[in-house]
Amino acid sequence: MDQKNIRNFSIIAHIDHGKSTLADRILELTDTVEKREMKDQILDSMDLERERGITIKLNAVQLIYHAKDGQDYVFHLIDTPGHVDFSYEVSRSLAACDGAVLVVDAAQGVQAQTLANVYLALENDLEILPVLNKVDLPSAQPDVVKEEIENLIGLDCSDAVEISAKSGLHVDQVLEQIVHKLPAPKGNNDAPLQALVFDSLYDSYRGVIAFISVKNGTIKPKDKIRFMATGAEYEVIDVGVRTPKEVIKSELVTGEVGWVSAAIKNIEDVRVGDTITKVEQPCEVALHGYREMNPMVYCGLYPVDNARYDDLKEALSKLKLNDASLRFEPETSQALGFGFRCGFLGLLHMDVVEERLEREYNLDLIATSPSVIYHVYKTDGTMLEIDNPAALPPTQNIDHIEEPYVRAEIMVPKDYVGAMMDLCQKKRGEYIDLQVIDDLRMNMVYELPLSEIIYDFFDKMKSYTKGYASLDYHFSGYKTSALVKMDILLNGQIIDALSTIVFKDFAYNRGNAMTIKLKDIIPKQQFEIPVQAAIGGKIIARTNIKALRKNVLAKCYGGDISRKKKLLEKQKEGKKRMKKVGSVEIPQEAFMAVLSMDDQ
Ligand SMILES: Nc1nc2c(ncn2[C@@H]2O[C@H](COP(=O)(O)OP(=O)(O)OP(=O)(O)O)[C@@H](O)[C@H]2O)c(=O)[nH]1
Repeated sequence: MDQKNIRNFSIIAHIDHGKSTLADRILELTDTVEKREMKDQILDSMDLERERGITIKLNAVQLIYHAKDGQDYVFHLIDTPGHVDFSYEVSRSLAACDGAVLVVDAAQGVQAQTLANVYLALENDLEILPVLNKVDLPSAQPDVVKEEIENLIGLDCSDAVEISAKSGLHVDQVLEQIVHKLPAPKGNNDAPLQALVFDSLYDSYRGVIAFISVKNGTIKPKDKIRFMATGAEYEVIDVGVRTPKEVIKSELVTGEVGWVSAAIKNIEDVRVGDTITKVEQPCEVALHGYREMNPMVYCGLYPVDNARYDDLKEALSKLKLNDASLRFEPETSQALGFGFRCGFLGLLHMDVVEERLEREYNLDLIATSPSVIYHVYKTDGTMLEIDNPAALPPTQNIDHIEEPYVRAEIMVPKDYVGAMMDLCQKKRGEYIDLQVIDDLRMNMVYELPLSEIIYDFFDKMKSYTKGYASLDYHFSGYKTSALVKMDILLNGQIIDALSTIVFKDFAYNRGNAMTIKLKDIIPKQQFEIPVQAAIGGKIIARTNIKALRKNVLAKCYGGDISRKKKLLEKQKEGKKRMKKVGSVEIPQEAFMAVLSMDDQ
């Protein structure tokens, strides 16, 4: 295949604007997937993605397009996630491309993530092809949205195709534009191998599979390769592409996007963002990796069954291969035993990782309430970075605490500006700016504490604006805040995994709300359990969980032992995601109670 007939591109869009649906249509039109195999959102291969209807992982497929000029073109299509938590995955897939198809919902117009993704594409020097989707909707206003794209992004929309990814209308024109408007890869096939590792996964039979974009040179079986950052060397066993089925090829040439397997058993040898070259004829410099993303949210993950600590450790290492932004290190909790402190890009990311660990690795986990990283300045002049409230030094040793702030840009219809300002104020936001986008919409700029954003800001924003607002945010710096640690006591005992760091003025309300919530969540047990919230040893809220004597065996009058066993097993089943702390059984929801509380 001639290099000038290759096109490597991504589809970028705000969440729900129709990327995955457009990808489905493109796969259909290029006969990549036979009709009988076609199911909706075929690139969303994880069960989790299908169930939630969102794209989490990027996915790369090769397809052949017979263009109207009579030639065949090889497309490598890389699907990307749209949620703000996964922008890291987006920037990785973009580094493997030369162009991007920008999908904008013709009824909703440009949204916060549309802009964020366009900036990422521009950072990677990609050619951008705007496309207007959902023109079948009665509320679609393609002309208005085109003008918006021209004004806000500066992209020429005179040729922008108006499509319905759902019905397939005009999708063929998008394919033609990909051929004529997006560039072919630039590399040199005769140069030394330079391949970017943009993703990887662990296969229990074949070891680590690396997904690569070949920027220069070629790679084939028996080649001796070196991972430039880690120095690890291997002999290639197989190379190939996904269509989306795995297809083995004799070699991958410059411009191709595919996978390489080399019996790599050591997970640490492969890093996403690294460059692969050949041992015998190495390239001089590594390719640009990507911006390292730092986790913003931390929580503890503990196996319900302590004996499965090593399994959890192995599962995290394997998952990290496929999720480069995940961080973890061992930690212990008095209440929960041995586990790991894990870092995530956001709450959705945290949720997804936890669920993947449970499903793909068959683990039962307890996750503690999420926390941001605080900078704690001690009276002795030193500074500690604390991502676990339980690790906060005693109050008398603390001079002051700083917390991370983000600069949030919220695009919102004019009618909801007042409501959003109200929400930002409640969440300790500082007003920065209010810009007019057009006759209907405004862009609000606020600085907000990250800890307030990660909790329920997203959901609240949706309900305050009937779903019409969109949000993008970036870390902006650390600021001093009046923060205190709030402990929770069950049965008179501090449960370290339930401690949180809260804004002082909110402490009484949160303490109250938290104890009431815990009272509802923790099942009644054989004895009365006092639930208390305390700050620095002072109790600020208290309630009781009444005792209950529930004997599941009461109904079986002696005799039938198998029935007794069944009942006991059933009861055990129900307890799966509970952890016995001292004499109290605490269910998983208790650790997340802090997320779903109303302060008012
Ligand atoms: N009416 C109409 N609905 C569409 C069209 N394209 C997509 N949709 C619907 O819009 C919703 C979102 O589409 P997706 O393709 O999942 O959106 P996405 O951008 O891939 O979303 P993420 O993968 O979560 O980032 C789905 O319910 C689609 O059926 C269209 O052309 N017309």
